[in-house]
Amino acid sequence: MTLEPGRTYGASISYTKDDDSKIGDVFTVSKSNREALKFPRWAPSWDPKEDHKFEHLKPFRHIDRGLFGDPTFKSLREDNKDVTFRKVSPKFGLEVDGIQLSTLSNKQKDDLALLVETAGVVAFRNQDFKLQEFDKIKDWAKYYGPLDVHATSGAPINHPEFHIVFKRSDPDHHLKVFEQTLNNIYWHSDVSYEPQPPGVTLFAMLETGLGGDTQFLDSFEIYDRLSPLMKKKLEGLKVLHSSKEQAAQNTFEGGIERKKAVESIHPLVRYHPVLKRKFLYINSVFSKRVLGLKAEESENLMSFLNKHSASCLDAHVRLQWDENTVVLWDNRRVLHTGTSDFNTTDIRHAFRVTTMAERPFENEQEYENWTPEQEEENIKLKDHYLGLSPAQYYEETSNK
Ligand SMILES: O=C(O)CCC(=O)C(=O)O
Ligand SMILES: [Fe+2]
Repeated sequence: MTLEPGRTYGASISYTKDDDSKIGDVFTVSKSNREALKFPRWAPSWDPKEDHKFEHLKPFRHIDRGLFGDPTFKSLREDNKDVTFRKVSPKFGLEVDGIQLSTLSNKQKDDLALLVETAGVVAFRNQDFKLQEFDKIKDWAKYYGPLDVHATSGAPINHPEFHIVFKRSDPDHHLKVFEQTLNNIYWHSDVSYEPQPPGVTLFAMLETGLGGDTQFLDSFEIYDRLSPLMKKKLEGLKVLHSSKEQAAQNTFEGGIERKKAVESIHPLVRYHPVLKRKFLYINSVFSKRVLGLKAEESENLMSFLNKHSASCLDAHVRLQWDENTVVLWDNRRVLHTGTSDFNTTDIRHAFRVTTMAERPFENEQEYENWTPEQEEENIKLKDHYLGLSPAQYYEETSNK
């Protein structure tokens, strides 16, 4: 990994030394950048008082609201006369208009969870979330699970549960993105290194010019395309997901770290407890190696799977933003990437609220048998497994 001044890691989300302006003790973007914003209260900030203030979530039992959803989505369709549902592709992605997310009842929110899980990603037009109080938006989202506090990204002051994506109106800053790379496509699943990574994820646009579509891949379809023999070979494999590089880039830039870097071991093939289907759970940003393989074996397998995903543009949609669009996706079963094709002088400003879900499971049985106590024990064994040689790993795990 190369550490470079001003290089934003993935999207424009991290602290950079350019952000040398302060409000009191809190770092934020420069006054002129703030004043240029349509929604200055959403400017990204990094509060030194939050440095190492947060812990990664302890194991918790996730009750997915999608389990209570009605597969006809009646409450969303019938209570709103003017609602329109438009498929973006036959199996994946949906656009909805005529529903105001911020006003939904709990019953409707259950249907919404199932809708997002079933479609994978849903764009809701004409939304008013960005005008709501921060606490109201957080309360709305908490219905789906505890909120992630991102270790390093910008957030509104005193509300670290929001993750701000911000591209300033500065051609020089933007051009740095392409100084060292040919493109800025980075297929990932948000914070997959967390022990219980996100499910329902909400991304709301505040301000944008043309471009900057977010692109999504359907990991069910990516898994289903594999041959039966390949599926069989992948069964039981475990992958290390890590935030260490993200943390290192942040430390290099002098940003705050709200919580320590974290590593988790997740199954390569993951089971969706609501949809009861398997999908490929690996991404090119946070997945680091396959346990029990030698370095080149792991690199080649991961490279094959990541290339397979990235080239499946026939299992893919890209959603165009406007300033009142909110997109919800199921961060388990989709990969996504930003698209850095904006005009360099345009501002792009958005926020994400990320709700945490179940510990990734390989199959239904693991899901049914899981307990938080057992998970505490597994977490204690993590470093042990990470330290084993391929031969030792095989010896210890081949009968399990
Ligand atoms: O800006 C986008 O379209 C996506 C950003 C993103 O994936 C992220 O912040 O994790
Ligand atoms: Fe993301």
